[in-house]
Amino acid sequence: MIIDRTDKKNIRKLFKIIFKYKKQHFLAALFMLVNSLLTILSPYIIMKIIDDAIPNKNLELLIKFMIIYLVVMLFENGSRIISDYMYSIIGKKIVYDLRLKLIRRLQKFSGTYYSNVDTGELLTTVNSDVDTIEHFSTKMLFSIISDICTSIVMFIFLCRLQFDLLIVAIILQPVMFYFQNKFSKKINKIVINLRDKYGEFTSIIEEFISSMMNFVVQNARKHFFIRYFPTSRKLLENEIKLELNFSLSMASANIISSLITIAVLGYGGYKVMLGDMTLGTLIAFNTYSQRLLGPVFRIAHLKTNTRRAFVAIERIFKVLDEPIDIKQVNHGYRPNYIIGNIQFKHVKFSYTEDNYVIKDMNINFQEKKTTALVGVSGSGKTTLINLMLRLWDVDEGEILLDGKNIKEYNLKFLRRNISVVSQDVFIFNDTILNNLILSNRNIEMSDVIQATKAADIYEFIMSLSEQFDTVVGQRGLILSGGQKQKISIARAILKDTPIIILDEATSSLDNISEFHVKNNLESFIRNKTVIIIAHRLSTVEDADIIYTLKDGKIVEKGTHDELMKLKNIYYNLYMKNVS
Ligand SMILES: Nc1ncnc2c1ncn2[C@@H]1O[C@H](COP(=O)(O)OP(=O)(O)OP(=O)(O)O)[C@@H](O)[C@H]1O
Repeated sequence: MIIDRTDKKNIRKLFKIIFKYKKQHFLAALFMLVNSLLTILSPYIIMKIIDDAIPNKNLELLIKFMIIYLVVMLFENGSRIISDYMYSIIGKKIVYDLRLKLIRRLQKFSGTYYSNVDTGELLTTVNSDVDTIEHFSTKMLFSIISDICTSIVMFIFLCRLQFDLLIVAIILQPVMFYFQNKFSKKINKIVINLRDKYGEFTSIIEEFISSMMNFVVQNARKHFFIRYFPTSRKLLENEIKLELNFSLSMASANIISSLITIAVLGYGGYKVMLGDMTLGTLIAFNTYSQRLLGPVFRIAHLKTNTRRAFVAIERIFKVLDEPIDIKQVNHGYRPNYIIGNIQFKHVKFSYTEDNYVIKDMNINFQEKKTTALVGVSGSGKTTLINLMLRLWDVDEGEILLDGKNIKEYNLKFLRRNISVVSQDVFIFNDTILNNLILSNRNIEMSDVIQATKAADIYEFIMSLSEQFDTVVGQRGLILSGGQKQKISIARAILKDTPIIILDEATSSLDNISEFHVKNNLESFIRNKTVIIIAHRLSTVEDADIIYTLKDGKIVEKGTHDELMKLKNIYYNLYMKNVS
């Protein structure tokens, strides 16, 4: 097996994670070794019973050996239970650590990563790759040490028992090793292939399950099945191939094991008949030679299992080592108070190289004022918000919050001070209350009631059988688009941040609801920096200042009346809206 530099680096990192639990590993390995050594003793005791106690009709010796056997059996199983238990604790802790590391890392990436990531692939890494590591880094890795130890001890023991019989017994071991090695390589290839196919399959299923309704509404069944059938068929074929190779591998091991038994019993039985060997020695020898097969089997599979683990390690560290392009300064700036002035100074930005969607942007979102951004689709309005939240960083220029570059702020602090109500509302599969407070236990119920009243959703919630404790289905299926948006508005009211962004926040509301919400929101947003993005221009009429964007540039600026008088882009958009 070739281990390249990346493998070496990844192994070193993995070992750092594994050996966080040094003490537990040491104890688990110790008990495993004790168990392996004790398994050597039991056939020896049986040999003693058959050869010494029974022929000599020595009852006392028989009872002594039986007691010894019982004690050995108890210790053997006791040590096995302890070692298994410790390895399962270590394994689960490693899984817990790795998953947490992955999830924490995933939260730090930029919008580019989130836009391009294959979610199915990522899910498979978080689930099955981490499970592969669990198995590899516990029993598999350490049982090899114990396997090698017991094999050596057993070998020496067998040498002393009957050397010529040992030759008969081990002559077939290389055959066993050869076949197992071949099967292992084949199985490994299938497993790696299967894992890739599984990633693809998960992506397709995940997309379908998360937007089932859209698939039905858009009549996209055909598109789904065109991708589903070939992937699912490949998955199935590989799974069947895997099962077949597993059973062939097991069958070949059984055949060789039986051949060894036949050879040992045949040659050994003949020796017993000649009186060159005792019956007890033959029985013990046969048991030993069978037990030697386990380690040989595992050692034969070690190389490929390790290769498989390396692939999993590589995938895990691909995520863990993925550079974070949203750089955070250590101990970022966290003022006690945010005034809420946001300034874009000569900002340039492109999602893909050199294709600037924001071109030399200069905007001042004044504190405690309402600023509106309007413009045709694709003019860059949402991009400005993405930049403000540092989902992406600007290519050129700077964004200042209260006079300080947003890059100097603590990122969590920055985002905690901005609420976004967008058209795409995420509803958790949880109670309405939890969807509103988002685990902030400091929020009073009276505030929740006030916020839901302001968002015009209180009456609806009260009409539900469980009221605030009603669980909304996965992705909020029992809620209409407008209701989801109202929940999101109430959420923002409860978050009570100095900066609030309303990105098509009322696009799903009917005119009456929109009117109510707009009126109710007024008192809430009075002392906040508000940024409104809306296609329905009636929503922005009252804004203190309106910016019209076109192709990533500001082309107009003024109040509603001023812009209407200009009779240019805003005027045209407005007229189209009202007609
Ligand atoms: N994640 C992304 N990766 C690459 N390009 C993107 C991404 N998001 C947006 N764009 C491109 O950036 C440009 C501006 O998009 P943006 O979403 O800011 O427009 P918008 O004015 O908010 O549009 P709308 O009114 O339709 O929401 C568009 O050309 C869009 O295709």
